[in-house]
Amino acid sequence: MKKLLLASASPRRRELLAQLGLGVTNFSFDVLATDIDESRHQGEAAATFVMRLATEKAAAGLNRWQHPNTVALGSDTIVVVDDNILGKPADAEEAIAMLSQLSGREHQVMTAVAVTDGHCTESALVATTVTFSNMTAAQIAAYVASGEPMDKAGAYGIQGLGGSFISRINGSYSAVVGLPLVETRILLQKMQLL
Ligand SMILES: Cc1cn([C@H]2C[C@H](O)[C@@H](COP(=O)(O)OP(=O)(O)OP(=O)(O)O)O2)c(=O)[nH]c1=O
Repeated sequence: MKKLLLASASPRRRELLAQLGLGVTNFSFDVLATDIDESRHQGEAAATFVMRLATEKAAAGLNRWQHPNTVALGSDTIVVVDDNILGKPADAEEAIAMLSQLSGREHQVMTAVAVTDGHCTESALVATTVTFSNMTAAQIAAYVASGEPMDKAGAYGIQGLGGSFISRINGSYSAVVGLPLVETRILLQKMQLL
């Protein structure tokens, strides 16, 4: 029987994957964090970059896992604003700078998901437009002090305190949180896991 390996350290991705009901439908999944180089190649477009990272996470997970009949899933989320790509902030100062850039305007969240069994690799990219309301400097400082921004692309979590600053989204909520559920379901169906 095939096994699914979630190549991710993200608790959000684990919860989202559980929403596909894998346990209920015969297939449970295991989780293994990967540690790939997440730096961007010179001149690499945002969409290419996020797809490459998702694919590399899936491949690295499969490589480390070394169990037969496994399909590994990797995912990556970035925030794109103007021509900048925002990943996870390195420190509070960078989180403040990111939120100041996002305040009062639209940006894109790109999430890629990739699955591989070592022979066949399938992937999908989802772009969602997110609109932030205006945040005052005091609101940004208080939000950063909450700690929530630190492990999240663009320094916010739509599913947490950050959600109260988001006036609109156009696209996939689950993709913003870290794993697009519809696209993931389709990929798992292609790999005969669902
Ligand atoms: C925009 C946004 C991002 N995020 C998260 C999703 C991702 O976990 C994180 C972006 O970092 P990623 O590098 O995509 O993922 P990760 O390091 O958390 O986990 P792994 O590589 O092991 O799979 O930001 C939210 O939780 N909420 C949001 O609203």
